[in-house]
Amino acid sequence: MGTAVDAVAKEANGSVTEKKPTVVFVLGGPGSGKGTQCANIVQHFGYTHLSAGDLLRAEIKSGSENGTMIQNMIKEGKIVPSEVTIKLLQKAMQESGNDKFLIDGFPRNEENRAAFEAVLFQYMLSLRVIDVCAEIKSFLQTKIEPEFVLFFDCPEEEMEQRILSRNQGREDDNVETIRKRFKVFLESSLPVIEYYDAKGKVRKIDAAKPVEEVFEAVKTIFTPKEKVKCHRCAIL
Ligand SMILES: Nc1ncnc2c1ncn2[C@@H]1O[C@H](COP(=O)(O)OP(=O)(O)O)[C@@H](O)[C@H]1O
Ligand SMILES: Nc1ccn([C@@H]2O[C@H](COP(=O)(O)OP(=O)(O)O)[C@@H](O)[C@H]2O)c(=O)n1
Ligand SMILES: [Mg+2]
Repeated sequence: MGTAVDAVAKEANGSVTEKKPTVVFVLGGPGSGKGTQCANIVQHFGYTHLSAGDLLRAEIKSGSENGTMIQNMIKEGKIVPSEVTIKLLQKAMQESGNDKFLIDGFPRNEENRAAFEAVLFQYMLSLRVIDVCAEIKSFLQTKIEPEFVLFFDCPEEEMEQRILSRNQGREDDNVETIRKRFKVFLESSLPVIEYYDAKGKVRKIDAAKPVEEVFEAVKTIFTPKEKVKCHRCAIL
């Protein structure tokens, strides 16, 4: 996402009729504090918080046909196929009525990332945020990206301690599954963070500090920067 998308859409005789949705991915290892900080961000900055893990757990509880498969994947610390998770995210985005989203715990691998960018584009089309010809569509398809990626960086020992005292009755919060989740994070999720880092999109936060201190750092990132104008700009 970015101004390029708007510019190209306008140039291509398209129309920009509504505000584009703002998407911030919230990533970090299991137990790094994603959910905790998202709750704070919602209160201060008006985003809708969508946790992929929470949506998957709700899907199990709802008795859906995918429930058993999702439950088994979560127990093993594995990543659920993108189409399942994305459908849940998409539905939640549409039902929210908001246009600012914190997407927590997603994308967790390359497949998640690529699939979501394609869906976000479809979503924008469905809102008629952009309306363009087929060639421009395929060009834009590659350009849909989050506003930025919030990355909670935390040592494994600290994350493990936090998960073991989380007390939410989660089937995956045990030492055996935690180890598997750490491995999946290093092998599959970190490369996604590196992908966005190479595009200058990652805002890394030291998440090993107390909750309040972490949130101070988060606030700095979400607070719009005041533009300092030089004398010439101020006149223009
Ligand atoms: N900065 C922090 N310092 C200490 N404990 C924390 C901190 N942030 C979160 N926690 C606690 O650690 C556990 C995991 O946090 P959570 O927000 O669920 O992380 P994640 O969503 O990344 O797995 C929770 O019990 C939470 O209360
Ligand atoms: N994009 C995602 C997010 C979570 N999940 C599954 O849900 C589990 C819990 O995710 P979570 O985000 O709630 O976990 P935390 O990082 O908050 O501890 C993961 O270990 C995966 O099994 C997934 O398959 N795909
Ligand atoms: Mg969480």
